[in-house]
Amino acid sequence: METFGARLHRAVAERGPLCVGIDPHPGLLARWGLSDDIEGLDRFCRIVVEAIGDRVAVVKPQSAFFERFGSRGVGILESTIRQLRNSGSLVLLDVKRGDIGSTVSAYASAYLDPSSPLYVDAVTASPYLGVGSLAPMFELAAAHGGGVFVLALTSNPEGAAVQRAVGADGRTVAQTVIDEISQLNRGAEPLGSFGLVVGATIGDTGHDLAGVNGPLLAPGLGAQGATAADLRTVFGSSLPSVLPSYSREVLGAGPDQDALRAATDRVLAECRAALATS
Ligand SMILES: O=c1ccn([C@@H]2O[C@H](COP(=O)(O)O)[C@@H](O)[C@H]2O)c(=O)[nH]1
Repeated sequence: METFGARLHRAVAERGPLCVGIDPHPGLLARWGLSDDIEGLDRFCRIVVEAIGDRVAVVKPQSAFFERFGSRGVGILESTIRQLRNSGSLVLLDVKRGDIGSTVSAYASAYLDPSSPLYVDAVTASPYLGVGSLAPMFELAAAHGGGVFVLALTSNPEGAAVQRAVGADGRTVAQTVIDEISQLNRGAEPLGSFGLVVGATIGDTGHDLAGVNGPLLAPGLGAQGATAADLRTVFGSSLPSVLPSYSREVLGAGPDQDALRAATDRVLAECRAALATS
């Protein structure tokens, strides 16, 4: 079985370093001339998948925008995941789950067990009940070639108060998360399956990402103000592991599918240039 890290490494080599989010904000539905209901949600997702599913390495549906429509919204999430898998992109579900270990085990079954209707390639997870509480997710991901991206230094300004708090051993909360994920990825080739979320907006925080050996998902680009040029400041020598992520910056070009493709190609070109290490 091929690991998620290996599958992601190959997808990025073939399609380029880019994750595009599917975030059907009410305002975007309106701008696209779609109704803020289940039919509008379904149409929005189909347009995005048809336009870019066969050209980006990773697509990241944001679960909140589906959950707000209840069970029918989750049904659209399930069908969107199926369409994305058929289009050849990896699916990263942004759902930021975290709880005590026995409950995390159920979340793991929901997203990382291939028999689940919500089965995806990888999920985002919150470490604030302790990185160790996410062990059932790490184990099920490893068993089925899946991945987990753990929040470390998020793109929102409020995150710093918690994430940069310093513990008794002198490390920040974020650095302990980084170090624990680094341990999980030790020796993995070509890339570990356990990633971190590090916002492109945060500047140079002095955190040490050198030993992660896993993907670094970088949201915050475009609508939140960061540019591809900021990636070098945030990630330094870890640039080759960065997976830049854009949602509204690309989605704002819709509903015209050529315009969505052009926006995708534009941000991918910017990221390729920014990530070039020489
Ligand atoms: O630190 C984080 C973690 C996750 N996100 C999510 O990424 C997208 C960003 O959307 P944009 O439209 O590109 O701003 C969204 O789904 C967030 O929930 C993040 O922004 N920052």
